[in-house]
Amino acid sequence: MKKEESVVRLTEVGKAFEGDVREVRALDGVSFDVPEGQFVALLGPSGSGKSTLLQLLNGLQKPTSGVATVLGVDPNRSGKAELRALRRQVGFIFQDFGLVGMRSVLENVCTGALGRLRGPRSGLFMYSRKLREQALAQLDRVGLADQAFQRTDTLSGGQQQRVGIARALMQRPRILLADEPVSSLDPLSSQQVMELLADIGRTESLTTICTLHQVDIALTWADRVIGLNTGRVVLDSPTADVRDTDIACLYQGPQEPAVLAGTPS
Ligand SMILES: Nc1ncnc2c1ncn2[C@@H]1O[C@H](COP(=O)(O)OP(=O)(O)OP(=O)(O)O)[C@@H](O)[C@H]1O
Repeated sequence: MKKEESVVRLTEVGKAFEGDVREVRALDGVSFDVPEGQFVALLGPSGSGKSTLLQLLNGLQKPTSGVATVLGVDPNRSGKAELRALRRQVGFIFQDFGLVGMRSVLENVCTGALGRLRGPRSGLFMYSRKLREQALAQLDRVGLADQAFQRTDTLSGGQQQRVGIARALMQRPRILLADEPVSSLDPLSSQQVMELLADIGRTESLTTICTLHQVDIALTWADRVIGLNTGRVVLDSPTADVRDTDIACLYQGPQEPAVLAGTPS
């Protein structure tokens, strides 16, 4: 990627899914650019296309129209090796943490490096000492070095999400995609996790795109808010300029994705 290029660029991106009785446009003419280091909150009602958009940036979904590039690469037109190389640079934070509860915290963090290792690993001591030290440093970064050897399922939800962040950082990503990272957390843990994401983004110039249902949290921590409704961008603004009426408009109006013309309703 050339220095001046956007980290993420979407041009008139559309995504349609075949449903049981009809086809829906999960995304419809979505265009925006995200520069390096920006923290973007993706807001919108349920079914507005937020998760589909994240999956598309991770190469898990292909657009049915338009072009999406990530770090200058179009996942839709990449070969397997190029897609693998791209995915290594894109860390993913899951709503349900995506950790193996019966394994230690440190081992879960080590798995974040699997994309840059050859062959499978099972058990903490299958990872090199250097890698375990890197994982410990990431745990220290998220404030959990003291819990490194605990079973992961003994940690609170907020702590587990911080383990998920440490694991993603082991990839040495350039982008973090977070799908509702605080939806199962209490208010204090939610703020702590978001503060951590914002801090990591700022200090490491990491571009972060985060879907959220909590408007107040988005407005507290994100640099920019992009709002989707029925697969379309209806709000795209620096956080400081977002007005209450913008938020009200975002959550008003039709909440069902558009039915494609010519398909039965
Ligand atoms: N694999 C799929 N097959 C069929 N339809 C899908 C698929 N994935 C998403 N959709 C549909 O696309 C639309 C957008 O879904 P998406 O999950 O992206 O919304 P969302 O904004 O993330 O919702 P939520 O906030 O509830 O997670 C919805 O109507 C959904 O039912």
